[in-house]
Amino acid sequence: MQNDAGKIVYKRTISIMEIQYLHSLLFLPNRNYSLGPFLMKVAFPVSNLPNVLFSEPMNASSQGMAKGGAHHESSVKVPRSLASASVRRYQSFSFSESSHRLVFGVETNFNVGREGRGREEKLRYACDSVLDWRDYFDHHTLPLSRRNPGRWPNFPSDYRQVVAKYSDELQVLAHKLLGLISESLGLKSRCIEDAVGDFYQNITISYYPPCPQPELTLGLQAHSDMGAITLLIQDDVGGLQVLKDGAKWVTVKPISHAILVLLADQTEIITNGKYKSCEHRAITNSNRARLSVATFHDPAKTVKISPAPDLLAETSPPKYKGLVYGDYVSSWYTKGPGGKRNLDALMLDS
Ligand SMILES: O=C(O)CCC(=O)C(=O)O
Ligand SMILES: [Fe+2]
Repeated sequence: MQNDAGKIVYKRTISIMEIQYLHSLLFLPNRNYSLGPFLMKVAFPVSNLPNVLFSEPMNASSQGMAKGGAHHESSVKVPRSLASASVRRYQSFSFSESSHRLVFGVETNFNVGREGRGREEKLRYACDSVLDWRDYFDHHTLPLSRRNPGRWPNFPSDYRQVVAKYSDELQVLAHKLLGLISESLGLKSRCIEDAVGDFYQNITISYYPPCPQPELTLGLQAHSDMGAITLLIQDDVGGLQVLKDGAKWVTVKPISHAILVLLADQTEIITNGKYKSCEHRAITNSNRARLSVATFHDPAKTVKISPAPDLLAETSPPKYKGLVYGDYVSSWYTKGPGGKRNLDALMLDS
């Protein structure tokens, strides 16, 4: 597309639709998450993922990164403010701190949709016997009617302000990204956003303790996220893997100050499969605890999701059954993630 100064340009080397496993690491040039210009960067060499969105003009340093080179903090301005600062804040909120467990813990039995701290339960999914090696803390952040910072930790003292600001900033970013995805498909820029409606945003901090026998378990079993778009930051330990070509698990190299964009199931449905949701999992290691912060942007439970009519024609029929998002969530929790089986169950024969 156009290459005016500061304008986003889509590089469609093969087909932009193939942003399906990793999607990208997103570097943002300034603190207020303006996207003009910005650079999306993949965590493995770009030849494996030729269809990312790039800003133009590319400068020397970003070209280096696009080839899979190291990220040089001095040459690319990325927001220190929230992404990494948040990880540090969360780190200082210790998951092993028993007082916080007592104050913020969710009850022993996992309770779907419950805010607060939780631990995976073996019986959480009726037909899965996988025990995830993970503790987590969930914040309900949007819409504002769900946001009650009083339910969040208050240590360190600015924790609640940081989470609230992070929530606001990432909402803006999620909107921009969905807008870009819509435009890349020739849709009105608000098409996907309108289909999703007001975001239900949750921020989940996952804590993976060191595991004495990492080969026997997973930090988080294979799944794709249910909603529309997930923005994830991880610390330097690493352990997130994405499924490439439906066959090979690829570890996402942690890059400081980067936000990883994971497309989720509803975006796959709305784009009628032109963008795929990303199947991912977290592995454990025996030495170091790991932290990640996932910010999920989902439709309200009452929203009906179906392929965008503007993408349908006689030659491109709908590939997915329409659904009420809340039903999808219920079914997901009943059956368990099982990779992408919940989405697969909605596929229509073509
Ligand atoms: O910890 C990670 O890197 C992944 C977390 C995740 O996939 C999730 O919470 O849905
Ligand atoms: Fe996930």
